[in-house]
Amino acid sequence: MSKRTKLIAAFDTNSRSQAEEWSVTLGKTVDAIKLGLEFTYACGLDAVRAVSTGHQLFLDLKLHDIPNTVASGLSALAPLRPALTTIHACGGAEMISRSREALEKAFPDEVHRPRLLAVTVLTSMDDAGLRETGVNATPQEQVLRLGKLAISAGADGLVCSAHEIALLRDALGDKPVLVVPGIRPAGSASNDQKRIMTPTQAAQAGADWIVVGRPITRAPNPALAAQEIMAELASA
Ligand SMILES: O=C(O)c1cc(=O)[nH]c(=O)n1[C@@H]1O[C@H](COP(=O)(O)O)[C@@H](O)[C@H]1O
Repeated sequence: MSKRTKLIAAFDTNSRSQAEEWSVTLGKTVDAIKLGLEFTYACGLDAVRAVSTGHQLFLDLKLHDIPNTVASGLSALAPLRPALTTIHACGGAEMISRSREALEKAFPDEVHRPRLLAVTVLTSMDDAGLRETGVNATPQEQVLRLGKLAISAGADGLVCSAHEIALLRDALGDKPVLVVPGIRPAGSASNDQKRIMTPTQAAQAGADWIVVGRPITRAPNPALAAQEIMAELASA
């Protein structure tokens, strides 16, 4: 039997008390929690530590700068002991390899080293949005190009949409960890996401993890919404 796709709940809020509440009400249901730019900038690193205690943490700060700055930034974040953390693949091979080195240095014990994920093409971008940035390729082509670059430079995995999973698995095999946002249970609003799929579709395509924010946190009953997605993943 293949491994079940795991669920990460994105706690996108600027309120520490809200995140603490979700940590209690959702933390036991989901496999990991994600704290990102909004929460970290609004509430600070102590709050990240407090909210993530007892949970697997996906610290999603999407670093993108010169290699030295990104590597030093990751070293500074190491005490938070995230399970997963992000940089942007388009920062290039040296930025990615220096990031990996920084994490290896901070965590000599490989088992506890945060897994380095390279964000490929944001799930909020479609063909037209990508073209606007000067990239003359489809999102699939660009995800594949950046995915190969990132894995060969030392990333453990990639953030991509479910539409690119099959392509990446063909090119890179089963080893890279594929983390997939842009997930919408059937019937829920897409919001600003463009390349979306349902939890079942993403699981069947071979996602290791899916990331779900608003369909859980803005649901009338977030705990129930999370349980329904977990049930969907269990039967996918
Ligand atoms: O790195 C991410 O997690 C990420 C990458 C990406 O391409 N698209 C994307 O939506 N995300 C994150 O995944 C979450 C999706 O949230 P919802 O659209 O509310 O489900 C947000 O916290 C985003 O920051």
